[in-house]
Amino acid sequence: MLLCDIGNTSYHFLDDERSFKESVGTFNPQNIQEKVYYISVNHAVNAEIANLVNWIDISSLINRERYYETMGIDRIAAVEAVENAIVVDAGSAVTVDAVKEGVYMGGFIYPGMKAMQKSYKDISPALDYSFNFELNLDKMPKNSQDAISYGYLKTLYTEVMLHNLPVILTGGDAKVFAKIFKEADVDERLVFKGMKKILQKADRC
Ligand SMILES: Nc1ncnc2c1ncn2[C@@H]1O[C@H](COP(=O)(O)OP(=O)(O)O)[C@@H](O)[C@H]1O
Ligand SMILES: CC(C)(COP(=O)(O)O)[C@@H](O)C(=O)NCCC(=O)O
Ligand SMILES: [K+]
Repeated sequence: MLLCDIGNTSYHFLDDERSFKESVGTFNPQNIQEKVYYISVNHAVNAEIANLVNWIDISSLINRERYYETMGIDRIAAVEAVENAIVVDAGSAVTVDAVKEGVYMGGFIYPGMKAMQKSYKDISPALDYSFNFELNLDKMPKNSQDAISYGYLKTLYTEVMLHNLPVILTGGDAKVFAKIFKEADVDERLVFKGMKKILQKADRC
């Protein structure tokens, strides 16, 4: 079975056990001939694949009663995969969603690392650094690179840890953020786990 999670930067495919990514900027979905079950938060790509009969949008299979109407389908799929965790999906945006004993508690949206680095750079060339993921979050910074790194990362870290839930990291930047969330599990296929559960519940696989 071919699954695809389409975000604002990547098509993320799972072909049975093989996972691979294509850029939304260059990949042509018409290159896929076989049936592909997908979810997408990418409005431009949605328009492109609307008429491709082999691309099957599974979002209509989800019981959305416990979610809010405009909630990203990628976030819903990740939440469907967990019982008791706080999911940090680090991609174009960083999304954080808390699930306690199977109950969705809510979540928030934070700028992705690439977007945030650009934001700092656009303020001033003096802030043109890549984030230092090795920094000590227990010490107030005394250099410019750590000043922006701490500003971006400590805020997110503190908020996530407040919820006292096991942290699961997913998304393209999961491995980088794992340097900050040292206790986290990294599961780059979490969204696919949720998609499979959605298909099973709807008896579609
Ligand atoms: N211009 C960009 N904007 C956002 N992410 C980018 C960009 N260029 C490269 N990336 C990288 O692409 C990945 C986006 O995360 P991913 O979860 O794959 O995508 P999506 O947000 O589409 O789900 C990250 O590793 C990020 O660092
Ligand atoms: C926040 C997102 C853009 C994250 O998408 P991604 O980083 O995977 O590209 C996506 O979950 C989305 O479009 N959400 C809709 C708004 C909401 O969830 O409230
Ligand atoms: K994301």
